[in-house]
Amino acid sequence: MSGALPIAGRAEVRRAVLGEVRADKTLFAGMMLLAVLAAAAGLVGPWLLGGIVDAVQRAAGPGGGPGGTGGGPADVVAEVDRLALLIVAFTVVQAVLLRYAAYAGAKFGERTAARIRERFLDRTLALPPAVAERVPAGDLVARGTTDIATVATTLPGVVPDTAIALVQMAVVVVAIVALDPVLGALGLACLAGFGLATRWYLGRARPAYLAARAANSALADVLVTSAEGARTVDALALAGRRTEAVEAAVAETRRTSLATLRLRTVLFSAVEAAYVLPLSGILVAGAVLHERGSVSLGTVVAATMYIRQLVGPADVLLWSVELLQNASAAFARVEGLTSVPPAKRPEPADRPGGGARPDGAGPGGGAGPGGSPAEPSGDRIVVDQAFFAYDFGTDVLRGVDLVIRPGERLAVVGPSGAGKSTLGRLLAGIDPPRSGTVTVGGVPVAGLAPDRLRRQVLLVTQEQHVFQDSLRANLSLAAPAATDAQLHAALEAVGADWAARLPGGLDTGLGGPGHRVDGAQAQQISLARVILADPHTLVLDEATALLDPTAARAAERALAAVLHGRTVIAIAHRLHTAHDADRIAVMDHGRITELGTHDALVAAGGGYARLWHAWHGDSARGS
Ligand SMILES: Nc1ncnc2c1ncn2[C@@H]1O[C@H](COP(=O)(O)OP(=O)(O)OP(=O)(O)O)[C@@H](O)[C@H]1O
Repeated sequence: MSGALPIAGRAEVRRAVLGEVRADKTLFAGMMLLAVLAAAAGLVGPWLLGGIVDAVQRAAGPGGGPGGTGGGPADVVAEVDRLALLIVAFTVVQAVLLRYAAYAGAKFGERTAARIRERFLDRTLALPPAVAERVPAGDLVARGTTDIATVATTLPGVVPDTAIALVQMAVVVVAIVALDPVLGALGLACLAGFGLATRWYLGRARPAYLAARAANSALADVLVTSAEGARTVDALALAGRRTEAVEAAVAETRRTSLATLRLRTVLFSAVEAAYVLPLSGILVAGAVLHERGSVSLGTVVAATMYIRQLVGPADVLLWSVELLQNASAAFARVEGLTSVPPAKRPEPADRPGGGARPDGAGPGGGAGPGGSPAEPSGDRIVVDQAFFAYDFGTDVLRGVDLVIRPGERLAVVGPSGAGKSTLGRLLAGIDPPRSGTVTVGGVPVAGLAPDRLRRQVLLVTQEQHVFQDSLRANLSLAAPAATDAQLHAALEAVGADWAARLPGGLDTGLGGPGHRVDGAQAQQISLARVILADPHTLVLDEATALLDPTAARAAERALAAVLHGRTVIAIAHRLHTAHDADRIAVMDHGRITELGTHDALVAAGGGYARLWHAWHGDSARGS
């Protein structure tokens, strides 16, 4: 997969929309029923108006039409009054029905928008770590904010309005055809012109709106990365280059937005013509037909009113089509997350490379009663012929075999890109191997539930995230049931004396308006979490590399407290860490090429010996 997240195709969007309708079908059906009733109530007014015209015409001379009764002038006035009252009554009924249809529609829209938001959040959280790390930050941010907001603000208004407008138009056209087929044909011509213009627009709108949204994402990405890298930008005097990148992104956003605007201007003019022409047509044709005596004046009036009635829903529909294009492009981007397979925490039975024996024993087995993953028996970590590739690319681990003895210190060294960090992720259960197995106590590490995994193996990296929350909440992440005494003990063990001086103690807010946490303190919080999680094995990947030397020494002291009594696998980017380890695994091109103690490897004169001499200088020979 490329860096960008996928975008859902038309068919997937259609399926998702139908799924939303099905999810709330009673409410949707209720809204449609109310819309039909409102449209039917709206038909009565023009028909009765035609009746008034015919009654008045009949009183003046021969003729007939809907509602006509004949009789003297007093009768005609009474008849007109009766019809006028009925028109008012039906107008009120239509308004009430429309109000409830709109209410049901808004409710449907809000509930649907809430479901879409929740699903997006679930899917974002389920993104495999490897995908989440590679996705441009701006793309995910734009999908989770502007795209979702577009869908959520459009749905409650536009979906019901569109449905109601479609129903009204269909009902009105049926009414005109029933009134008079010739006049009905003109009404249909109105719809056909409208349909043609919309079709022309829809063929071009999706790519144009997708391009506009992609440009918007790219702009967000440039802005986010410029803000995140502000210090680097300042240090390297890159402000000019970043400004150029922002200007280019703004220009692209403007260009793509103008392209959608051009489409809209053509559509609006074409549709305007599509319903003005039939209106003039119906007046001309109506006059001719009335002259010939084939239709009453009342029928012509009613048909003209019906055609006029098409304008309102057609306007709504036109506006909705425009908004829906924009929203459906946004929805396609939100739904695009569906095609990313969620991070899989495989059960022992379905691990690639198998190993799951029917009896549940063996390196890949370990299913407990009822199919749930078994509790690991022992702390031994075994990597057996592990292969791994990021995003279906080429293998970056190619048949790694390794047995880590409980309590040992193992250093993993090797050139950049050898696969050290990747092996660390597999050992900590963050990613499962593509084939082969990585087990702890006979159970696949990546198959363990998070709370169990935390007690087995933990990865400690240079990224120490402190959440904008209380110190207690930040620490309890690792051990939700920990007591205050345990939290204090963990802080003390990592030398976090500052925590005892916080005004609100464990309830002090960190970050934002609360206590400002510096890099060393963040590291201590992270190490205190490790103590609280209490895993038997730690995988350290450059845990202190980013801190300044003074802080690093303090952090290393804290780290020593954390490491005490645990198995440690240290991804060693500096060889002195390796020198102190019980054993050293040398990695190259995704394989372990050497494994042994420092002295044995130096004596063997292989790759490690060469790295050691190159790094340490000849004076270190034989050390
Ligand atoms: N998230 C990722 N997506 C795709 N490829 C990745 C990802 N992370 C690492 N790689 C690739 O996998 C290979 C192994 O990377 P890895 O980080 O495991 O090596 P390393 O030995 O730890 O290197 P370094 O010492 O530079 O950190 C490299 O070719 C790297 O480009």
